[in-house]
Amino acid sequence: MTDQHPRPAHFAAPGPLSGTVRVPGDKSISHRSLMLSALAVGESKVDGLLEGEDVLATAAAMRAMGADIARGTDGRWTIHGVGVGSLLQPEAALDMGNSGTSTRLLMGLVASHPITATFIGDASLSKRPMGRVIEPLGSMGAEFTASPGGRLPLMVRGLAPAVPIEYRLPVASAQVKSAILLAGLNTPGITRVIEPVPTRDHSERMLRGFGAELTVEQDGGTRIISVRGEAELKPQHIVVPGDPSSAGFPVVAALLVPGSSVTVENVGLNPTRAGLFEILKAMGADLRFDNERIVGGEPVADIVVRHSTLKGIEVPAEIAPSMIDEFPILFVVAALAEGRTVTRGLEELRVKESDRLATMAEGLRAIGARVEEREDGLVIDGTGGEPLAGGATIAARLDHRIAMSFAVAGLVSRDPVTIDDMAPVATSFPGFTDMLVGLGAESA
Ligand SMILES: O=C(O)C1=C[C@@H](OP(=O)(O)O)[C@@H](O)[C@H](O)C1
Ligand SMILES: C=C(OP(=O)(O)O)C(=O)O
Repeated sequence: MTDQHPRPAHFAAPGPLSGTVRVPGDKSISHRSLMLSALAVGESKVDGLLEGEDVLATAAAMRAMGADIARGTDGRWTIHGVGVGSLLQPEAALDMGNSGTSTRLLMGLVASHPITATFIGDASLSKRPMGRVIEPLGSMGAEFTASPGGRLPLMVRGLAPAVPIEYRLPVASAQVKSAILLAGLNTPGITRVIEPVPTRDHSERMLRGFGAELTVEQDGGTRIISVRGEAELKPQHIVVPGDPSSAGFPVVAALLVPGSSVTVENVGLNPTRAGLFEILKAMGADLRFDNERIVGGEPVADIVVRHSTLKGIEVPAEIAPSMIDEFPILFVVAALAEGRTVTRGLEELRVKESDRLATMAEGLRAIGARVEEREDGLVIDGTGGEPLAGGATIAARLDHRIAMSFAVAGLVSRDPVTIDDMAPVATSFPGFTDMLVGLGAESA
């Protein structure tokens, strides 16, 4: 999984894109399905699981801690859980690959179990900050030995019983929130997270679905989430909707390539995730939601999108958490829109799989876009629909979303845009290239 051979590629659109596609299952929900099923007593079933490397890293880790996880020939996953409090000591280091979500959420699980686990990852993950979870989990009683700067490789020695805490999130992070809530599952009493800025709420929805006692109080914009520990989780049947973060790529490709008309079916549209589509509409996108329904407790729809003339926009900082992974592809939209797009409040993008502000600014400039990089966002002056120059090789820096964003940029560039390595795309979107080619793009 880690450190494969680089796979360079370039993409082009000889004509309009058209057709109906589905994207793989939601990555956040897939991770949580495996983790919570592994903590339930009995057999859970999961349909539509994302079979990407990040989620497979979570599956391997849960197996190493005692869960029995298997994939049926029909694509349905079955999980026999061990029960909250009964995770086993893993025998070897847990390889988290490229996945921040796996690492931070599993650190939470280990923190309140009487086990010790070592976490390792690839070059990208090994640069990402873990202090944000070490601090609260440490105050619950877990002990950590981390590499300098609170990074991987690191070892967690859990404490059982752990000490319940009330913790106000200093950064808007669903991963930190979830790590604490998961640690709270095996902690006597009430563990409470105060969230001044709402972030994706899949953990809350799913913990409730699995039978945990969890409440959410709203105090103005602030959310107070409380979970009662020593929980007993009941096995579930989960249907994972398509990932809105993955859907962003074909949606934007259709908006930018003249004459295109594309439908992306079965996309999860939880309001804490759907910010990109709101911003695209505000920029003038011809985009509609068809067949709106609820699947597995999450709102889902088919997105129907046509090529559109787009206008630059000031993206309000408050919307950032609901589209935090979509900024790389939004920056590509901005580079083709008419006028100026301003983004702010995006410091968190600097600690993702790569520094997404620096990597996008550098790559977009290399293919002819006008970009100013600020500490907390990018300012982009678009071409007004004219193709970008292209003709450069982009360093994807082990970041799947950078690789996919420049694949889409290549569709609207005069000269080829080469992505130095498409291999990381397998972390979140296996089948990405086939999907684009199926819509009429070319890839070599
Ligand atoms: O909880 C999750 O599943 C995720 C939370 C976000 O990270 P942060 O919590 O670091 O913002 C997001 O970027 C990541 O892709 C998935
Ligand atoms: C930031 C992401 O994931 P993670 O933090 O799980 O590596 C992402 O998928 O864009």
